[in-house]
Amino acid sequence: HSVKGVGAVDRVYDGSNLRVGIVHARWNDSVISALVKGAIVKLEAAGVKKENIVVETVPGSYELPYGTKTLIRQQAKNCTPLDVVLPIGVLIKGSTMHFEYIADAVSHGLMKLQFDIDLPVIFGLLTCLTEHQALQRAGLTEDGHNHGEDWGSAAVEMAIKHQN
Ligand SMILES: O=Nc1c(NC[C@H](O)[C@H](O)[C@H](O)CO)[nH]c(=O)[nH]c1=O
Repeated sequence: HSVKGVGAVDRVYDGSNLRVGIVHARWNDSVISALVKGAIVKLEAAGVKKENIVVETVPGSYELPYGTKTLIRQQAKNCTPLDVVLPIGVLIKGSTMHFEYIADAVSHGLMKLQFDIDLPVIFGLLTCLTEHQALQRAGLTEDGHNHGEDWGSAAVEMAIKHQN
């Protein structure tokens, strides 16, 4: 492996009393569903209960920050507050600057949101220059690795940090 390795060094956490929100966009759905599945596999492996994983969708990645904020508010209102939220989106570069503007707006929006609401928000946005890059990062190619798994692990760790 290169120095980069394959991402964060995993640690083992007990997610059995965590509530996790996943908000995913509905663009590039085959890649999205692989990422969501990968995240859920890791959440459940850490002991997060199925009934404590709330999945919501938004039209596209640009709606992830506001869709995340509304899910957090709705869950808090129902007295079932979330401990972490994992927004998931897949941006694939087209022929215009649209990609850059969405990627920049969403990354800043999600970073700001977690401090506004004091809840960890994991960065689950793939910003790909080609479709192949998206497939690779969803673990859908031979040499691929599903980044959804990494996001699921990060969500458990950050949720526990938030609770402590
Ligand atoms: O353009 N490409 C993409 C995209 N555009 C839609 C955007 O997120 C938003 O939903 C609309 O602009 C309406 O606000 N959304 C994605 O998730 N991935 C893309 O690759």
